Amino acid sequence: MKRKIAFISEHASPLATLGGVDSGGQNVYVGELARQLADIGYAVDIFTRWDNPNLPHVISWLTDVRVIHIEAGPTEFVEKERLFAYMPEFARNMISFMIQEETPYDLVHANFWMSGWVAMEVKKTLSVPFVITFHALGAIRKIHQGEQDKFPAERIDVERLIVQEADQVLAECPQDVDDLMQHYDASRDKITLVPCGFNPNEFYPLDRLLARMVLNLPAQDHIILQLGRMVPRKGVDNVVRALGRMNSTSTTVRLIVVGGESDDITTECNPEIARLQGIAAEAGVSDRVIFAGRKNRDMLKYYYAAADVFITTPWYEPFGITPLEAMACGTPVIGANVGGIKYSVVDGKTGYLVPPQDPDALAARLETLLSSPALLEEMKKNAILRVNTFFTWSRVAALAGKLYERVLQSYQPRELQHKRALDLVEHAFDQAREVFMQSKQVLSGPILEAAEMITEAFRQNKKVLICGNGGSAAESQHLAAELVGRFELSSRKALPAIALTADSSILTAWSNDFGYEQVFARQVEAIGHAGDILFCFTTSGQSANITEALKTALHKNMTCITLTGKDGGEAAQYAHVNIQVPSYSTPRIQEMHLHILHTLCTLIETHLFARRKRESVPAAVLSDTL
Ligand SMILES: O=C(CO)[C@@H](O)[C@H](O)[C@H](O)[C@H](O)COP(=O)(O)O
Ligand SMILES: [Zn+2]
Repeated sequence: MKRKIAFISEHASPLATLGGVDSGGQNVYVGELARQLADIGYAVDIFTRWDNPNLPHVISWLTDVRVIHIEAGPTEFVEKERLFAYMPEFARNMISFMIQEETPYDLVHANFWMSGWVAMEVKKTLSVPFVITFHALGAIRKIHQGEQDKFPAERIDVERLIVQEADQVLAECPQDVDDLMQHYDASRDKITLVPCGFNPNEFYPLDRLLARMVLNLPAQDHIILQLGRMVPRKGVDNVVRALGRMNSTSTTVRLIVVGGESDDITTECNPEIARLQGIAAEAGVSDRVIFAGRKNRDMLKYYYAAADVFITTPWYEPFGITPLEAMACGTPVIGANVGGIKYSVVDGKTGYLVPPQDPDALAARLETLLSSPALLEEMKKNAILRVNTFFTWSRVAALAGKLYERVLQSYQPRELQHKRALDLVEHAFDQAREVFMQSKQVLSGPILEAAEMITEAFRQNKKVLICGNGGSAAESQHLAAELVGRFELSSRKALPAIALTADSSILTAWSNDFGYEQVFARQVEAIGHAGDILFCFTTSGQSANITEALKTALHKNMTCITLTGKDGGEAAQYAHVNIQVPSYSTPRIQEMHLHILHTLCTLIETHLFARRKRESVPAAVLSDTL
């Protein structure tokens, strides 16, 4: 079955690009990525705010791509800066749509911070994992826009929370990776670099003269192009000023500015154009700046191809799709050395990078490029190759698809994780109960026998040497402590027991100099006497240092007691009494060993100090004799 992905793009619908109008990068991103994902086998639903009453609730846009309009606030255009208040309603309505779907969604891909907020709600309610492409980060925007930033103050905190809750964050360029880590404390492994792309069927090299003919532009002049949204941060004024700073050449240099609030380029409709016209007049270049207004998307390739150089010098740019489109049409780019532009444009190869808001630097690079047809030609080739290798939407979709699979593979919804954890806990209890019950059946005899042997040894003034590895080393010390100290009696005589695991100097020296196998045997040889007990804890019965110790003990006529499990191993063969827990699970065997250790202590204390009352007997009435 196809993976079903829910895109959320609360303010940017892919349908906005259908009218031919070049809307923001996010509309293009969402539409193109969905289209390409469908091509490689995903089913994508794009959830976007219902902002036009003439549109139906659900539109089957392409094969396997639907656009779902979600009611949230008035069914009309609302500036994105005022949309956050409607996101709870968006989340509620989106969740009820998702619940009613026959096939469940596998993953949510949120776009922009408000969609990220919705994605968190969806994850909380339906346990669907989510990834996010922020497209722009509030913290970075704040640095550059300051007071002009009209988004709600909580944006940055919400983004920070999203970074924590998201299963993966898609960064669009290396700068985005750095920003996420530096301003949002994102860990590097939460971030995957997935750039933006362009569509090679839409943007491809065209003959320059033909393009100029189509647009009715002069064939002989140098043409530089600025294309994109007309907002101050895009630095269009910088390009106008640079034109004024260029040294005059025999060929006329013209700047074409494409973009604006509407197709109508009157200044009443476009206050930004009015401002730029003022700057052009100041710079003395009014006659060489052409404001072309907003253009249909299918016309953009002619503008890119008609230009000798494409310019984009914003103050900052999360990614910037226009440089890709220009390069795809074979036009070198001079871009600001910021954000995604410094990733897509390779300085000196596919164009140049310049500081933003520096018209002199831009003018100098323009002069270099326009004066060298050979350089322009080489950069053109490099540009076409670079964008077609790294930045097609199909490659972007392949990267995104890989990322989705990675997230889905590692994702276990919280409920499932909890259920699995609970199962594990209950299973451990059940297993332990089982081992206890079976041990009761088969171990009571050997336990009594071992207790008798130890008691008798103590009566003969003999001692107990105890050993084991790992957890069993801890039990060895545990048993020694109970015997030397006291167990259930409030006071009694000390019993001679030594854990052979406790002297780190002996252990390290002997294992370091002669090998680990003899560490216990050596100690048995040193302090063991005939009649003493060697008490070994080993779950497998196969630890060589234990079997060596047993052999030495037998040699010295000591009594050997083993606490084992599994099949008893080699150790069982050397034991006078082997208490073999009927289980093959090391931890369950160890737990049983601890229980048996305590039972042995109870028995030994009872045998040796039968007249003493447990716990309640005051120390003063107890004598120090056996
Ligand atoms: O506590 C545990 C496992 O629960 C471990 O430390 C475990 O005791 C060690 O792996 C031992 O080396 C196992 O030795 P043995 O019980 O097979 O003689
Ligand atoms: Zn353990």
